[in-house]
Amino acid sequence: MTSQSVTLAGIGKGFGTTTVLKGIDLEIHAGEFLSLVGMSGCGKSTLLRIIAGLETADTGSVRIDGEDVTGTDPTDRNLAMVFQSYALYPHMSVRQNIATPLRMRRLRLIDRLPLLGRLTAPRDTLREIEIAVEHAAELLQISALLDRKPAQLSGGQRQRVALARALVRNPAAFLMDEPLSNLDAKLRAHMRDELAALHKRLGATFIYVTHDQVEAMTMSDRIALMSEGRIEQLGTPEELYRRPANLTVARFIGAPTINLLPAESMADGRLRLMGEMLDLRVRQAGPLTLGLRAEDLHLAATGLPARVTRIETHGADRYVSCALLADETLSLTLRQSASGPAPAGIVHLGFAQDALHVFGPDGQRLTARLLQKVVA
Ligand SMILES: Nc1ncnc2c1ncn2[C@@H]1O[C@H](COP(=O)(O)OP(=O)(O)OP(=O)(O)O)[C@@H](O)[C@H]1O
Repeated sequence: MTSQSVTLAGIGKGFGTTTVLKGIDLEIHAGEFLSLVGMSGCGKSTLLRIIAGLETADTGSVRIDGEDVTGTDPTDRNLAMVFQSYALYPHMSVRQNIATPLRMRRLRLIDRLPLLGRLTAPRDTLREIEIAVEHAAELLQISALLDRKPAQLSGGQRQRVALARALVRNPAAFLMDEPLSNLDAKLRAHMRDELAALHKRLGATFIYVTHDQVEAMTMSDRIALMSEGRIEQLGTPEELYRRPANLTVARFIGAPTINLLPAESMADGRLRLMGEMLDLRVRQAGPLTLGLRAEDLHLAATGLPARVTRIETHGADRYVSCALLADETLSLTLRQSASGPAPAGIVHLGFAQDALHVFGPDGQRLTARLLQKVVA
């Protein structure tokens, strides 16, 4: 399987008066699974379509394996685009569906005719196409389905046929735009595992668009989190989760959503939260936002007094939402094991100060120091 890098430099795009992409620089490594993630309308599909050549950028360049393809047609880029709707040919068998791109590329028009083609098409080429189809079917584990029609397949199986059809072309990279969004929740989770496994087996470059952070977190080598036409942060799922570069990333990544609390830093940089001084210091004075993941918050003998407002059980975990007594409009959610008794009434919320994420008034992450040690 070929795997090639895709390099974007200064990609800008507008529709009418709306600027949709504002100078995107991104290097997608050969063989990597990179997700473009962000809220609806942030420009991720437009960026993918520009990579595919289905849309033209106003500024910037696209290179595939170092070669500038900015002005080339989609068909000359050798990229495989897999959409939400699989667009399989309903009257053809799975085998014929998968063979189609190879037949289009390798056979003359006359050789592709249903009856005449059997006589005119070179036997070697037909055999090679057959082998390629069977190999792709094996990789996607659909060998038993080759003689069925798309209508006789489940959503997940159709998805795999679409992938097999993309695979036989041996593309430089696979581009996928929310390919799992038509599937029900259980199948989606299953296909996530399958796609990740397929990526490992093929070692191919995958560029994957989704608004679902769980999909991105579970499958990707790296995530480019986009907002309003910009990349907010590029990094591994772990990096985005552990060290979100700003509030947009912190809010988008992680379930339940990160807890956020208003705080301030004093003239000497020391942090104050709900009237209490913390042992943390930042370089600037002024209003701040503190972020705390649900698993970094626990019930304690002392801490922020709060009232339990809601409990949700998610399998082995329990999410406990609490309103702070100091300001009941502020709600924090903590995650704990569902094995113990559920808390109720008034509780105290504790946390380790080095688990706090500190964001400045512009929403950007600030480095905070605990005593003399850098902690964030
Ligand atoms: N052909 C077009 N003409 C005009 N505006 C467009 C066109 N295509 C996209 N847009 C606008 O560009 C913005 C970005 O669209 P895009 O589809 O790239 O976003 P997205 O992040 O993929 O969102 P979604 O997850 O909803 O698909 C949106 O505001 C959209 O309305």
